[in-house]
Amino acid sequence: MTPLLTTKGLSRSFGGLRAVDKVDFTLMPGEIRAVIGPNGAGKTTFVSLISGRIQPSSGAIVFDGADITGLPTYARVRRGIAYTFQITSVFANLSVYDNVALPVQLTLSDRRSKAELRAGVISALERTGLADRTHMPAGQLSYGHQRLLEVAMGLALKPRLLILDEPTQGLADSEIDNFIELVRDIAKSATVLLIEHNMPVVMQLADRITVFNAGRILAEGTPEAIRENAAVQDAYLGTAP
Ligand SMILES: Nc1ncnc2c1ncn2[C@@H]1O[C@H](COP(=O)(O)OP(=O)(O)OP(=O)(O)O)[C@@H](O)[C@H]1O
Repeated sequence: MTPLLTTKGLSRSFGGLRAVDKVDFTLMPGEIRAVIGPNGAGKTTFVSLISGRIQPSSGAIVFDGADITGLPTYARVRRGIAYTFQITSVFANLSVYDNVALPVQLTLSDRRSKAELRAGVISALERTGLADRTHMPAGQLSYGHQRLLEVAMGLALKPRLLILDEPTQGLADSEIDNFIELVRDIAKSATVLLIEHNMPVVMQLADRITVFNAGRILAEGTPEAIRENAAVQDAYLGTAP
């Protein structure tokens, strides 16, 4: 099987700090991959390089067989890479519906088709459990629901790769089970790359886990292998004897 995404020697420095340091990474189609690691390990910088939000200092990114290293974000979106929008990109004064309508519009074959637009928006809102909040201004949603709105906006792009950066942050425990089901549903039609600090969520969802530490990949494997990896326990889980 051909990988959906690979990075080769991917690096990004900020001044003297190597936030991402010569990372070789492979993601297979259909996977749910979790990226974990201590604060400052380089996880957000790594996925920002993949989405095109920031440019690498060196190295290459290949998506679906094509080198996308030099492509701007919108061109990557068009190829099927969606990165859950930062909360600041939820338009607080627009309704939940209109926030999702913006990305749906990018995917329409006929931009004037109101019916197609509505179907796309409702589908993304139903999948994320926000359908009963359609007309609320997004700014009035709880923080957790704003995170779900970001997921809906990402889903609306019908991505092949959906990158979720700490999506459960701010969700209540009762909402986390629904979120786990949502990601499983998303994974039927897309590959998922998930940065997540909530270890029970990671352990339940991930097919494989990549552990970052100090800008590098410290370990990679199944949830069981990662749980038992002594270096990971030492660096991250803090449970080494
Ligand atoms: N724009 C920037 N300018 C300068 N330094 C940065 C910038 N973005 C990130 N860094 C630094 O790069 C390192 C990696 O940061 P990054 O946000 O990628 O880590 P992270 O693993 O996502 O952390 P967290 O789990 O806290 O979100 C950190 O030391 C951070 O301070």
